[in-house]
Amino acid sequence: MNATMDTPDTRPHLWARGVAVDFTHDGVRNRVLHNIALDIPRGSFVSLIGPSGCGKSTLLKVLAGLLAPTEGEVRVADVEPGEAARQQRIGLVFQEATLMPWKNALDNVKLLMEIARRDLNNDQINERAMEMLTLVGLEKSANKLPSQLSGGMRQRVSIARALALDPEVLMMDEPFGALDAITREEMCEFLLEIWARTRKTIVLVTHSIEEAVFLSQEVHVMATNPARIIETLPIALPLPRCEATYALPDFGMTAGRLRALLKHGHGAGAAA
Ligand SMILES: Nc1ncnc2c1ncn2[C@@H]1O[C@H](COP(=O)(O)OP(=O)(O)OP(=O)(O)O)[C@@H](O)[C@H]1O
Repeated sequence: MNATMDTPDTRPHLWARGVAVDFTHDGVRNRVLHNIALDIPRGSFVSLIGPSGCGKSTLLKVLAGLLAPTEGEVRVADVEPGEAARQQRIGLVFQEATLMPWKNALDNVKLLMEIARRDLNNDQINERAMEMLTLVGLEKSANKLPSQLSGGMRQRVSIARALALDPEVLMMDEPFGALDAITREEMCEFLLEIWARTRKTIVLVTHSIEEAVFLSQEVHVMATNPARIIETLPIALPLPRCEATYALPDFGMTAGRLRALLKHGHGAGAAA
């Protein structure tokens, strides 16, 4: 079925059914992910949260086509994730910005385009890279090396680099994990602005309850041993969200509910 202007596409942008991942070490097979089912709507912002080591990054790798599941099926825009990745429909951002230290911000943003967009000439690549740096508020820092940028600025460059290929889905694994608390909050507000402007589907792995509640429309809560999704929590906080959002009674209540779910999923242990 094709969606038209009259019939909006309501199919999930990403979905997973019966996904399991086993890792074998010294001949011993260990089930890391168990029977994962997920539906992620197009244009939504969703988070995966769960205790350390429960398999969040492994699930993100499966969704990104970096790891084939042992069992189950995954689709990104109706194709297998590996194919979606080859078609440059998936952008990735990791905890470390992984920028080339000898290249300035502009050249780092150009890097993937130079490899993947042979249809664009140098001027076009330059123009698009500047556009992306402007989108992330770094147009004045285009000539700076990564060592001359703060951690938050480096992460903005890596987001610009991922967006330069115009992916449909942005997948982020603890992108602000290495930043201090205030920079982290600023980056969350910045990320929501980017999401509002680009309307990409964003999938975020995080340990932070506050980050998940502030950013997401839906939070998938994972439990451990083996990792599974124990609940999908809709976040009904109004958009746009800003510093005042943290003070809303609904914010505190939702964060409390998420904390309780994480504690439950973690057994007797503490939440994130
Ligand atoms: N390539 C691998 N080979 C064997 N075991 C692995 C591999 N990758 C991950 N694991 C194991 O799978 C489990 C889940 O790891 P994963 O990194 O997905 O968890 P996580 O929830 O993202 O953790 P954290 O929050 O600490 O980053 C861990 O026990 C980890 O040791």
